Parts: sequence; structure tokens; C-alpha cells
Amino acid sequence: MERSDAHILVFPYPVTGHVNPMLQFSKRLASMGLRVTLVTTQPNTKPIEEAQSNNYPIHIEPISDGFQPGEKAQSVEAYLEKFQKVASQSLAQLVEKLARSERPIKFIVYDSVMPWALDTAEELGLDGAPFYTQSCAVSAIYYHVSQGMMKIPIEGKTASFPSMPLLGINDLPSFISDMDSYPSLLRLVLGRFSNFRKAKCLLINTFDMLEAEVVKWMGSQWPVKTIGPTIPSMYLDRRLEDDKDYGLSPLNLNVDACITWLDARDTGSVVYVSFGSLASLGEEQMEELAWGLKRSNDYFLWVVRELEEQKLPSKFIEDTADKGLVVRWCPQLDVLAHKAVGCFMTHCGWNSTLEALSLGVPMLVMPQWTDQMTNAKFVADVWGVGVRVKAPDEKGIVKREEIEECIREAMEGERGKEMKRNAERWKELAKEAVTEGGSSDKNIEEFVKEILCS
Ligand SMILES: O=c1ccn([C@@H]2O[C@H](COP(=O)(O)OP(=O)(O)O[C@H]3O[C@H](CO)[C@@H](O)[C@H](O)[C@H]3O)[C@@H](O)[C@H]2O)c(=O)[nH]1
Repeated sequence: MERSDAHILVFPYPVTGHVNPMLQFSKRLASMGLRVTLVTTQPNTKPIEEAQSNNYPIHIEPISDGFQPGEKAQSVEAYLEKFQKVASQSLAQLVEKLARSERPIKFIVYDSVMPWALDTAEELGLDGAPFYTQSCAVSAIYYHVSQGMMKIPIEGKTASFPSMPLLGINDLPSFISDMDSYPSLLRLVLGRFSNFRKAKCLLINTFDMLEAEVVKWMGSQWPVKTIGPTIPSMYLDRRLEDDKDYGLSPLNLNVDACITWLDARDTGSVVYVSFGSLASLGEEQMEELAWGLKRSNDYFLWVVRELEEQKLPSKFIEDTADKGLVVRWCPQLDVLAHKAVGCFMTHCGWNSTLEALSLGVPMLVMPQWTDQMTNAKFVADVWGVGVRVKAPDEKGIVKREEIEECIREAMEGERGKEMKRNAERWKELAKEAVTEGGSSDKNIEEFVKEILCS
């Protein structure tokens, strides 16, 4: 497509699980001729200048979130309040600055958890569309709760939503099943539906075949566009040259160490373990997980973020050095694409879930909080690509024996083989969705045309 003058701003909430998919979506838009500027307040990413100088397909604009590097807010509420106040002002200033340039902003794609960005856009005379970084099912659940169509706390043991299987309490997003756990985050996710009817459309990081019924239901109510999975192109359709990774990942990736280690393992012999960029396991749970991995006697590659390291049992790394590699962060896509990986033990963050589905990797799911419970339900019972650990005991702990058994089931049993077959099928369908003429590809084309014509 010819490069156009249309310039759009993409503004993710500043955490990895939100920046990654919105950055990938930005690259798709840029490949279709739009000029795209991604707004970031995230300090711990590859130096911005590096991204700018390497013929990077999009522009990056840092703005302030009101905090100095390293400064911590006193609470989630305090962070969100200051972030909204400062970032909305910074956003308006940026749009006004660009209005005086050759390429003024025409449209804003904002993270759905920041509905105030649409108000700012409106004040500046711009249209906008929210980007949902979670599944369509999860968004539909929050919608029902936000509109009072599903009362919380939920009474009884199950909850029923249109176009979805019956959900048990443990399948609901944790902010809903345990309303008092994070009241400010519950407000944040429900707030996504405060002004969305004023948006041009709703962009959702999923694909039609994956959530066919709920996508259809949502599409019958609002202008929904499924645009996922937002995985770097080299792993799916291979149409975007050089699009091999998310680009703005943290420094010090152990790329070579992880891949060299995997190269030395047999096909399907390694359990890859990661709980994403935010989840923090308790010390006891960490210990159970460590011993569960050891007891399985399988090879494992385990991402333990720096702040979590002190929770590992003492001498665990030395004692398991012949079987395991523990790293602080890894190139997850390269790891999932590696033939040595037999299953992915995951917290079921939506990006990790989509990445495993897109790369055909069966999962062992151990959801921790937020949307992960609902994703786990779909992974295990709807898409048939995962084993879910039994609900934690009364202390909230999943025991080592349970972990060991689930690893065996995923790596060795008949169930594991069936999961692998299903995962291969989802991999093909994910690829189809983003390949030319696929459902997500068509939706992105349509979105671009609508912007150009507006
Ligand atoms: O060693 C690692 C570990 C993770 N990742 C990447 O980090 C991202 C992690 O995203 P996700 O799996 O979604 O987990 P979180 O970081 O926990 O994401 C938050 O945001 C998601 C999207 O809203 C939610 O679904 C999650 O529940 C929420 O915790 C993925 O792209 C991974 O590929 C790496 O590259 N290397």
C-alpha cells in the first residue's frame, strides 16, 4: 500500500503485556502505509533512540506518567490517579505539538483500560478506538458486570453469559470472583465500558475462529474488529520483513544461552515455565513448583524474574543444573518455536496464550489472577490445548505432586498427544487469520480504509 499522510497515535498502558500487542498492531498499520507514533511512558525498554535509528517502522514518543525513573507510587490507586492526570495532559500536549507539524494526528488508538484517552481525543477534535489486550470472552464478562447485567458478588457456583460455556466461579476473572482483592483494578477494567459507544470501533486482540461465538455476539452489538493474534510476522504470515520480535523488550535477554541450551535437547523434551511480566508467586508456591519440576525428571527452562529469585529454594539451581536452566527473562517466541519445547507451563496471560496457540505448543496452565482464570478455562476445556492444575488448596497452594502429575499428562500421556494435535490446528488457524485475506487481515484493511476516508 502507498504511504499516506494519515498519522495515527497508539497509546498502550505501560506494562509489557499491553505494550507488546499494541506495538505489533502499530507495525501492521505502518506496513499498510500509515504513519504511526507509539506513545510510551515505559522506561525499561531498549533505548528509544536505538529503535528510532534502525529504520524502525514506527515512531516512538516518550511522555511523562508523572513519576521519576525508579519512583514508586504508594498504592495502585495513587499510581492510576496520577498517571491519568499527567498522561492525559502529556497526550494533549503531544497532539498539539504534532498539529503544528507536517503530519498532524488523525486518529488515536488507545488502550481500553484508559477510556479517558477518548475524552482527550474528543476535546482535541479527534476520533479514537479502544484496543482490548484481553480475550473477547473476558471483555464480554466485564461488559455484563459493568452494565449491571451480571450482579456481583456472583451468587451460586456458576455464571452464565451469552455465547459462552457455563463458567464456574474459578473460571471468572479474579477481580470478579474475589471482588475485594483489587478494588481499584476492578474499577479500571469495568471502566473500559464507560464511554466505548463513542468510539469509532473496538479493536480486539483475538481472531474470529478462536472465539467464534462470543465474537459474533459482540459484533452484533458494536463495531468490533478482531485483529489478532498480534505475534511478530515471522512466526505467522512472514509478510513483514524483519518483524522477528516485539522490539521494545527489556535489555539483557539471554537469547543465545537459552537457544544453545535448547539446541542440545531432544524434540519435545523440555517444559518451558514462565509466569509473564507481573505475576509474583508466594515463597511456598515457588518451592512447590521447583520441587514439582524436579520430581517430573523432565528438562525445564524456567523464567524467574530478578525480583523473584530470592524465593527459589536454596541450592535449587545447583542441584538441578543437569536438568534445568533458570533465566531472568528469555526470548519467549524463539523458545516456544523451538522443537525441544514439549509444553509451556504458563500463568495464561493473554499474550502467552496467543503465542502458544500460534506456535502450536500445548500448555500446562496455572492461572494466578485477573483474566488468567478465564483464559485457562478456554485453553483446557474449549480449545483442548492444555491441562489445568487442580484448584489450589485452602492456603492457595498448588502442591508439587499435582504439578508433577500435570507435567506427565502434558508431556507423556494420550491427552498430551491430543493437545499437540489440537495445538497444531490452532496454529494453522491463527496463521490463516493474519495472512492476506484472513479475518484479522481484512479487519485491519477495513480499519485503515475507514481512517483514510474519515
Ligand atoms: O521471559 C519472558 C517472559 C515473557 N515474555 C513476553 O512477555 C509477554 C507477557 O505477556 P502475558 O503473557 O500477557 O503476561 P503478563 O505480562 O502477565 O500480562 C498482563 O497483561 C495481559 C494482557 O492484558 C493479561 O492477559 C495478563 O493477565 C496480565 O498479567 C509475552 O508477550 C511474552 O512473550 C518474554 O518475552 N520473555
